[in-house]
Amino acid sequence: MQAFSEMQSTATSLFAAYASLAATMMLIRSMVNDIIPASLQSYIQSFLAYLFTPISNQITIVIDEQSGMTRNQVYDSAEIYLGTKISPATERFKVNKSPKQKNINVSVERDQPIADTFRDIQLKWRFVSVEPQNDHGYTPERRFFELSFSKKHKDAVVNDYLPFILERAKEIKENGRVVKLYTRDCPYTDDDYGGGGGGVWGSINLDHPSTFETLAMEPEMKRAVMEDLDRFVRRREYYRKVGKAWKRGYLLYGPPGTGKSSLIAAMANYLKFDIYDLELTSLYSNSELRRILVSTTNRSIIVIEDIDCSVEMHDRQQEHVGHDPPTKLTLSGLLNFIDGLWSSCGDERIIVFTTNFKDKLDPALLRPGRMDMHIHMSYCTPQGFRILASNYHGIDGYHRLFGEIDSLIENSQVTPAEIAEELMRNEDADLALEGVINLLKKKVAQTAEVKDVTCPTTPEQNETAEESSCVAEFQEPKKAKTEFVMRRGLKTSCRRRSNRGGKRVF
Ligand SMILES: Nc1ncnc2c1ncn2[C@@H]1O[C@H](COP(=O)(O)OP(=O)(O)OP(=O)(O)O)[C@@H](O)[C@H]1O
Ligand SMILES: [Mg+2]
Repeated sequence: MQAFSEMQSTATSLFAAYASLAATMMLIRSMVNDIIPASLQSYIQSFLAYLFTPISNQITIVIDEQSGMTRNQVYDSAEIYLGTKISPATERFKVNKSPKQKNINVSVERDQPIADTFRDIQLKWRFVSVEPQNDHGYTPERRFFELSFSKKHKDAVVNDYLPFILERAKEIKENGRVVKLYTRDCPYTDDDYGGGGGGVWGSINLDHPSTFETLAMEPEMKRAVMEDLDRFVRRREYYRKVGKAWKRGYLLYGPPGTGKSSLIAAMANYLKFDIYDLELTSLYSNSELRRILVSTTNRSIIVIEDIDCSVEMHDRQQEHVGHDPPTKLTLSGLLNFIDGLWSSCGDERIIVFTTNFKDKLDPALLRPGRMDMHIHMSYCTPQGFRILASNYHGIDGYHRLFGEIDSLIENSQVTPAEIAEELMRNEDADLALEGVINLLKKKVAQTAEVKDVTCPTTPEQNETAEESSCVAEFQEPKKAKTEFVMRRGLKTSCRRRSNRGGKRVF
């Protein structure tokens, strides 16, 4: 009973103390309001609130959108990362997608709390957006994230959690990312996550459906290319250790329509690397070349198509334009230049040259160590045909016409592009395959005819003879090449060539 009355009197005195404290606070506040200028009042009031607020074990990190004049990378990464943390507990969130974007982006809505756990640390995120206060002139809203957690985890959050978010955001970006095709004559740039941009390059999303699965190519060669790419991206440390620039060069050669450009697109889609389509014919000086090469980004594929024509054409242009002094750009000069660039800047770069005529190339390009892999894209084989039949008509197993097609393919020179075109002519698989048989029969007859006239014994000789006659007739290599392509019956390829002014392929 006595204990109870003691507790009662303690509670009464505590209450009295609290009441007198509150009264003092009120008094101070009213004095503050009376005596102190308005400008200082809010400062003093927030200081008093700070003094009398119970001590919290929570701490909050503020992550602003801007970091000085540039964007804050932690903010951008948090935005991407938190898009994956939206749970059923979230009441509101935002989605957006521009026509050029592949996926829908999900992001957090203002003031919605998002919970996360990292190594048993409980974290709470909040996205805050503050409207500008003054009406004079344009002031953008201030946007930031608040990240709250227990104080004792401060080091773990700053040293481990935030770097983890940067890394995760990078992965998410890579996975959901649309591969871009950069060209110099494209006036605009699409970017899924803002920022980016290619300097002197414009970009469009590379909407090329080609993948290694859909590519008709010898299986061993396909496997070798994929393994080579895998090894290349894995070996950052190795390249650093041996002191070599982290780059890889591929030379793709073979007749028109055999899938060189398709292979480049498949490589880009496989690695999620952007493509820079470098048109040498539009370049007039070394400094221009330097400027555009320096402005390409890492994790990219630089493509120089038809390298045999590009350099010749450039030299001719120089003579005509008569720049002073003439900056003759030779292939070996270009290669040395690129070597210098790789060793001074740039990581994870791939360079691809394509040509229809490997034997016409400057020996500098073929020198050992220059192009790491030479890939011969050749006429269609029965195995290649199976892939095309599966791509275009979903025929994955046996078909009664395959036997006849196989033997015709083995006795003719037909490109995957020609077969693809024939397969697309008819929606009915049987009729399409019959169309392929007719095409192949014509091809076999043509091959026999050419053999009778020129008597070459191998496909390569055959092709060279045919091409030389074009060169003799047309003098100019470009026209001769187009004529050669036409004579091979590759009308689609010609059309593409003329549409792209000779070079653009993707
Ligand atoms: N190996 C292949 N596998 C699958 N499709 C192919 C292959 N080769 C060609 N095609 C089809 O033919 C079209 C043209 O091929 P592509 O542009 O890749 O040939 P290319 O070798 O680059 O020709 P060019 O020397 O004229 O540039 C492709 O879009 C594709 O539809
Ligand atoms: Mg091509």
